[in-house]
Amino acid sequence: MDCIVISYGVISRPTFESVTMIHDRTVRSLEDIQKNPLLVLVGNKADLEEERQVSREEAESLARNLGFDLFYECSAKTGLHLDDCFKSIVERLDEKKRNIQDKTLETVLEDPYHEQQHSQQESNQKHEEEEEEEAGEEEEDEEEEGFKDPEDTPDYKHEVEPAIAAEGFTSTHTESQSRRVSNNKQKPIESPDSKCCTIV
Ligand SMILES: Nc1nc2c(ncn2[C@@H]2O[C@H](COP(=O)(O)OP(=O)(O)OP(=O)(O)O)[C@@H](O)[C@H]2O)c(=O)[nH]1
Repeated sequence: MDCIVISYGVISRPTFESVTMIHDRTVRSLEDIQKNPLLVLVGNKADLEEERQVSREEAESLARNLGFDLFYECSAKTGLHLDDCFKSIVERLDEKKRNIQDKTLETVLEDPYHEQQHSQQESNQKHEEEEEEEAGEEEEDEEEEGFKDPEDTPDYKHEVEPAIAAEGFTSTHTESQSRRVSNNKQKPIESPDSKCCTIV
Protein backbone atom coordinates (compact mmCIF):
# COMPACT_ATOMS: atom_id res chain seq x y z
CA MET A 1 0.00 0.00 0.00
CA ASP A 2 1.73 3.18 -1.23
CA CYS A 3 -0.91 5.84 -0.61
CA ILE A 4 -3.99 6.41 1.58
CA VAL A 5 -6.48 9.20 0.84
CA ILE A 6 -8.95 10.13 3.60
CA SER A 7 -11.75 12.35 2.40
CA TYR A 8 -14.39 14.47 4.14
CA GLY A 9 -16.93 16.97 2.84
CA VAL A 10 -16.22 20.67 3.49
CA ILE A 11 -20.01 21.08 3.83
CA SER A 12 -20.29 18.37 6.50
CA ARG A 13 -18.79 18.88 9.93
CA PRO A 14 -19.48 15.27 11.07
CA THR A 15 -17.45 13.86 8.16
CA PHE A 16 -14.55 16.17 9.08
CA GLU A 17 -14.73 15.11 12.73
CA SER A 18 -14.48 11.46 11.77
CA VAL A 19 -11.13 12.10 10.05
CA THR A 20 -9.11 11.82 13.30
CA MET A 21 -10.69 8.49 14.19
CA ILE A 22 -10.19 7.08 10.64
CA HIS A 23 -6.59 8.35 10.60
CA ASP A 24 -5.78 6.81 13.99
CA ARG A 25 -7.20 3.42 13.07
CA THR A 26 -5.45 3.46 9.72
CA VAL A 27 -2.09 4.47 11.14
CA ARG A 28 -2.32 1.89 13.91
CA SER A 29 -3.03 -0.90 11.46
CA LEU A 30 -0.16 0.34 9.27
CA GLU A 31 2.24 0.25 12.20
CA ASP A 32 1.26 -3.38 12.70
CA ILE A 33 2.34 -4.24 9.18
CA GLN A 34 5.29 -1.81 9.29
CA LYS A 35 4.18 0.21 6.26
CA ASN A 36 4.67 3.91 5.68
CA PRO A 37 2.36 5.03 2.84
CA LEU A 38 1.78 8.57 1.61
CA LEU A 39 -1.07 10.06 3.69
CA VAL A 40 -3.39 12.50 1.89
CA LEU A 41 -6.32 14.48 3.32
CA VAL A 42 -8.92 15.69 0.82
CA GLY A 43 -11.80 18.09 1.60
CA ASN A 44 -14.36 17.34 -1.10
CA LYS A 45 -17.28 19.46 -2.37
CA ALA A 46 -15.17 22.61 -2.25
CA ASP A 47 -17.36 24.08 -5.00
CA LEU A 48 -20.19 24.49 -2.49
CA GLU A 49 -18.63 27.53 -0.82
CA GLU A 50 -21.94 28.88 0.58
CA GLU A 51 -22.61 25.63 2.45
CA ARG A 52 -19.11 25.28 3.93
CA GLN A 53 -18.97 24.03 7.55
CA VAL A 54 -15.21 23.40 7.77
CA SER A 55 -12.70 26.16 7.09
CA ARG A 56 -9.62 25.53 5.01
CA GLU A 57 -7.35 26.71 7.86
CA GLU A 58 -8.88 24.31 10.37
CA ALA A 59 -8.52 21.36 8.01
CA GLU A 60 -4.96 22.36 7.10
CA SER A 61 -4.04 22.51 10.78
CA LEU A 62 -5.54 19.08 11.46
CA ALA A 63 -3.66 17.64 8.48
CA ARG A 64 -0.39 19.04 9.84
CA ASN A 65 -1.05 17.80 13.38
CA LEU A 66 -1.91 14.31 12.28
CA GLY A 67 1.13 14.11 10.01
CA PHE A 68 -0.57 13.98 6.61
CA ASP A 69 1.83 14.41 3.72
CA LEU A 70 -0.63 16.35 1.52
CA PHE A 71 -3.84 18.32 1.98
CA TYR A 72 -6.14 19.53 -0.81
CA GLU A 73 -9.63 20.97 -1.05
CA CYS A 74 -11.19 19.58 -4.23
CA SER A 75 -14.48 19.16 -6.03
CA ALA A 76 -15.38 15.82 -7.56
CA LYS A 77 -18.19 17.66 -9.38
CA THR A 78 -16.29 20.53 -11.00
CA GLY A 79 -12.83 18.97 -10.96
CA LEU A 80 -11.41 21.83 -8.83
CA HIS A 81 -7.79 21.06 -7.82
CA LEU A 82 -8.21 17.43 -8.77
CA ASP A 83 -5.38 17.40 -11.33
CA ASP A 84 -3.07 19.20 -8.88
CA CYS A 85 -3.95 16.72 -6.17
CA PHE A 86 -3.26 13.63 -8.27
CA LYS A 87 -0.07 15.13 -9.78
CA SER A 88 1.25 15.89 -6.29
CA ILE A 89 0.45 12.37 -5.15
CA VAL A 90 2.38 10.90 -8.09
CA GLU A 91 5.35 13.25 -7.54
CA ARG A 92 5.54 12.48 -3.82
CA LEU A 93 5.32 8.77 -4.47
CA ASP A 94 8.21 9.03 -6.95
CA GLU A 95 10.18 11.07 -4.39
CA LYS A 96 9.54 8.48 -1.70
CA LYS A 97 10.66 5.67 -3.97
CA ARG A 98 13.89 7.54 -4.84
CA ASN A 99 14.61 8.16 -1.14
CA ILE A 100 14.16 4.49 -0.36
CA GLN A 101 16.53 3.56 -3.20
CA ASP A 102 19.12 6.12 -2.00
CA LYS A 103 18.85 4.82 1.55
CA THR A 104 19.26 1.25 0.33
CA LEU A 105 22.37 2.31 -1.59
CA GLU A 106 23.74 4.10 1.48
CA THR A 107 23.12 1.01 3.55
CA VAL A 108 24.97 -1.13 1.04
CA LEU A 109 27.91 1.29 0.98
CA GLU A 110 28.01 1.49 4.78
CA ASP A 111 27.51 -2.24 5.23
CA PRO A 112 30.44 -3.53 7.34
CA TYR A 113 30.56 -6.69 5.21
CA HIS A 114 31.15 -4.65 2.05
CA GLU A 115 33.64 -2.39 3.85
CA GLN A 116 35.46 -5.45 5.10
CA GLN A 117 35.64 -6.87 1.60
CA HIS A 118 36.88 -3.55 0.25
CA SER A 119 39.60 -3.19 2.88
CA GLN A 120 40.61 -6.82 2.35
CA GLN A 121 41.02 -6.13 -1.37
CA GLU A 122 43.12 -3.04 -0.61
CA SER A 123 45.25 -4.99 1.81
CA ASN A 124 45.77 -7.81 -0.71
CA GLN A 125 46.74 -5.31 -3.38
CA LYS A 126 49.20 -3.59 -1.01
CA HIS A 127 50.68 -6.94 -0.09
CA GLU A 128 51.15 -7.87 -3.76
CA GLU A 129 52.80 -4.51 -4.48
CA GLU A 130 55.17 -4.96 -1.54
CA GLU A 131 56.09 -8.44 -2.73
CA GLU A 132 56.78 -7.15 -6.24
CA GLU A 133 58.93 -4.35 -4.81
CA GLU A 134 60.90 -6.80 -2.66
CA ALA A 135 61.44 -9.11 -5.62
CA GLY A 136 62.76 -6.18 -7.66
CA GLU A 137 65.14 -5.17 -4.87
CA GLU A 138 66.41 -8.74 -4.52
CA GLU A 139 67.15 -8.91 -8.24
CA GLU A 140 69.09 -5.63 -8.04
CA ASP A 141 71.04 -6.90 -5.04
CA GLU A 142 71.88 -10.08 -6.90
CA GLU A 143 73.18 -8.09 -9.84
CA GLU A 144 75.28 -5.88 -7.57
CA GLU A 145 76.64 -8.58 -5.30
CA GLY A 146 76.80 -11.51 -7.75
CA PHE A 147 75.51 -14.95 -6.90
CA LYS A 148 76.82 -16.92 -4.02
CA ASP A 149 75.92 -20.42 -5.08
CA PRO A 150 78.11 -23.46 -5.64
CA GLU A 151 78.79 -22.51 -9.24
CA ASP A 152 80.62 -19.42 -8.00
CA THR A 153 82.96 -21.27 -5.68
CA PRO A 154 86.62 -21.67 -6.60
CA ASP A 155 86.13 -25.48 -6.65
CA TYR A 156 83.46 -25.20 -9.30
CA LYS A 157 85.51 -22.84 -11.43
CA HIS A 158 88.66 -24.89 -11.26
CA GLU A 159 87.27 -28.42 -11.31
CA VAL A 160 83.73 -28.59 -12.64
CA GLU A 161 83.93 -26.00 -15.41
CA PRO A 162 86.97 -27.52 -17.07
CA ALA A 163 85.22 -30.91 -16.94
CA ILE A 164 82.16 -29.43 -18.63
CA ALA A 165 84.29 -27.81 -21.27
CA ALA A 166 86.16 -31.04 -21.93
CA GLU A 167 83.19 -33.42 -22.07
CA GLY A 168 80.33 -31.25 -23.38
CA PHE A 169 77.31 -30.84 -21.12
CA THR A 170 73.71 -29.73 -21.68
CA SER A 171 71.52 -28.25 -19.02
CA THR A 172 68.53 -25.94 -18.69
CA HIS A 173 68.76 -22.75 -16.69
CA THR A 174 66.49 -19.91 -15.83
CA GLU A 175 67.11 -16.54 -17.40
CA SER A 176 68.90 -15.20 -14.33
CA GLN A 177 71.04 -18.32 -14.20
CA SER A 178 71.99 -17.79 -17.81
CA ARG A 179 73.28 -14.32 -16.85
CA ARG A 180 75.45 -15.95 -14.22
CA VAL A 181 76.87 -18.37 -16.74
CA SER A 182 77.60 -15.43 -18.94
CA ASN A 183 79.51 -13.81 -16.09
CA ASN A 184 81.49 -17.00 -15.77
CA LYS A 185 82.50 -16.58 -19.39
CA GLN A 186 80.37 -19.51 -20.58
CA LYS A 187 78.44 -18.49 -23.68
CA PRO A 188 74.64 -18.97 -23.30
CA ILE A 189 72.47 -19.64 -26.33
CA GLU A 190 68.86 -18.61 -26.01
CA SER A 191 66.41 -21.42 -26.60
CA PRO A 192 62.94 -20.68 -28.10
CA ASP A 193 61.66 -20.66 -24.54
CA SER A 194 63.30 -17.43 -23.38
CA LYS A 195 63.35 -18.67 -19.80
CA CYS A 196 65.79 -21.42 -20.72
CA CYS A 197 69.21 -21.52 -22.24
CA THR A 198 71.55 -24.24 -23.29
CA ILE A 199 75.18 -24.32 -22.27
CA VAL A 200 77.42 -25.58 -25.04
N1 LIG B 1 -21.41 19.77 -5.50
C1 LIG B 1 -20.76 18.63 -5.35
N2 LIG B 1 -21.43 17.50 -5.22
C2 LIG B 1 -20.73 16.35 -5.06
C3 LIG B 1 -19.33 16.31 -5.04
N3 LIG B 1 -18.93 15.04 -4.86
C4 LIG B 1 -20.04 14.30 -4.78
N4 LIG B 1 -21.12 15.10 -4.91
C5 LIG B 1 -22.49 14.72 -4.84
O1 LIG B 1 -22.78 14.30 -3.53
C6 LIG B 1 -23.75 13.27 -3.60
C7 LIG B 1 -23.22 12.07 -2.85
O2 LIG B 1 -22.18 11.59 -3.53
P1 LIG B 1 -21.53 10.15 -3.31
O3 LIG B 1 -20.47 9.91 -4.32
O4 LIG B 1 -22.66 9.17 -3.27
O5 LIG B 1 -20.87 10.29 -1.93
P2 LIG B 1 -21.28 9.65 -0.50
O6 LIG B 1 -20.07 9.64 0.33
O7 LIG B 1 -21.99 8.36 -0.76
O8 LIG B 1 -22.30 10.72 0.02
P3 LIG B 1 -21.96 12.08 0.80
O9 LIG B 1 -21.83 11.72 2.22
O10 LIG B 1 -23.09 12.97 0.46
O11 LIG B 1 -20.64 12.59 0.24
C8 LIG B 1 -24.02 12.97 -5.06
O12 LIG B 1 -25.18 13.59 -5.45
C9 LIG B 1 -22.79 13.60 -5.74
O13 LIG B 1 -23.12 14.02 -7.03
C10 LIG B 1 -18.65 17.54 -5.18
O14 LIG B 1 -17.43 17.65 -5.15
N5 LIG B 1 -19.42 18.69 -5.31
